[in-house]
Amino acid sequence: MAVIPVAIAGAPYEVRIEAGLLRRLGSEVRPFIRKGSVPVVTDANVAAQWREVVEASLTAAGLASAWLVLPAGEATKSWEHLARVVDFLLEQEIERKDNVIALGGGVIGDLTGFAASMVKRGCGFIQIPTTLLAQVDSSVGGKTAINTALGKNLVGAFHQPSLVLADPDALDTLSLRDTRAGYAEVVKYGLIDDAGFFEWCEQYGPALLKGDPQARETAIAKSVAAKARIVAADEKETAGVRALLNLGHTFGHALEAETGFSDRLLHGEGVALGMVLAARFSARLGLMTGQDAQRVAAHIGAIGLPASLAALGLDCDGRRLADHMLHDKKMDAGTLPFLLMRGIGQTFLAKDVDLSEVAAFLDEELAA
Ligand SMILES: NC(=O)c1ccc[n+]([C@@H]2O[C@H](COP(=O)([O-])OP(=O)(O)OC[C@H]3O[C@@H](n4cnc5c(N)ncnc54)[C@H](O)[C@@H]3O)[C@@H](O)[C@H]2O)c1
Ligand SMILES: O=C(O)C(=O)C[C@@H](O)[C@H](O)[C@H](O)COP(=O)(O)O
Ligand SMILES: [Zn+2]
Repeated sequence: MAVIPVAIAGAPYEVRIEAGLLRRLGSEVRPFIRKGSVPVVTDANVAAQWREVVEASLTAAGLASAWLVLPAGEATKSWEHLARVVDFLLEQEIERKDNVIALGGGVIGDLTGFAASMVKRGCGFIQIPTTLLAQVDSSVGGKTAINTALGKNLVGAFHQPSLVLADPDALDTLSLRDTRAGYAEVVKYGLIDDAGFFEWCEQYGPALLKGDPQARETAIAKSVAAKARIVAADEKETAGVRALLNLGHTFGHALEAETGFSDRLLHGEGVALGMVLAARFSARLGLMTGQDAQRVAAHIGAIGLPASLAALGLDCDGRRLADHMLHDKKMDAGTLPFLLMRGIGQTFLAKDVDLSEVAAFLDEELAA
């Protein structure tokens, strides 16, 4: 088993990665559960594939479980479902030192973690990520949130989990589309500060998508180690380090908002296209070579992720997309710091980007 420590000051925890972990998770979580029963929040797709296995494993470890099964999809990160999770935890009489299990992708993890941050002013939660995206990114680092009509993740909290258990075998039942979407966040770590890992992605990304066990485990462990290092250095995104994890997200979140947080564009797909746009915008500004920007687009496209804004067929202009960005949480005194690249593996936070230039760039990309 790979064990990666997340050294957050005052709230350290482990990410444990091993094939088959879901089948024996009862013994892993047992020391974290103080009662004879544990609440579990999941979604309908995950329940259909994995509830029986998880429930049996908990039972074998002497734990009963109470389940809240929510609808699948991004729309579940909402006020309505947040209230449902909060009420469920209160009905279960969860105490501050208890843990609720979040079993699912980033939607279930973000929502359950946010509910845990507010119930009784904070109780514990265990992340059991079942998508590639959640295993490489969302289950680690304690960003929890819901979306609102105005934008992505606009209401949330930093609240660290007590434990993260990632079973690569859980990905056997994940759709190719969701696997690709999660892969975008893997590529992100290469583009941020690890050109060697981007090369690894170019070589082994296709095998990872086909379910190659070695490629999966390498991608998960490398990604978690990168994320653990970054969030331990800057837990609350105040030092300009954690913001690097937002590469592609300013464009991506604007596109998610424009497409109504629906399955028209998944989060990972928005991030993939957002990273292509960040590369192309960096090249336009003369920061990155056109060849490097093309290399980013070529890899994203080869994987089957969206690499062209025009191909999305949006009915809007660049100004409208730039307006969505005004809700970005990085906004600072009216300006929007932007993640740009000087090359592959050389991402930096630019503080002097003019949003009207972004809008003009997006008009060109929409028409390309
Ligand atoms: N907190 C963070 O740091 C962070 C990081 C990245 C993304 N996110 C958030 O994560 C969300 C996206 O996460 P996601 O891509 O995991 O989406 P998701 O949770 O919606 O899961 C994707 C789909 O896969 C299904 N699914 C999950 N596990 C499955 C399995 N093992 N087998 C079959 N189907 C399965 C789900 O039901 C859903 O339909 C977004 O809301 C994004 O904002 C948060
Ligand atoms: O953990 C982080 O920090 C990230 O930025 C990871 C992102 O992949 C993730 O999508 C995150 O939820 C975005 O955060 P936001 O603050 O831009 O909403
Ligand atoms: Zn993301």
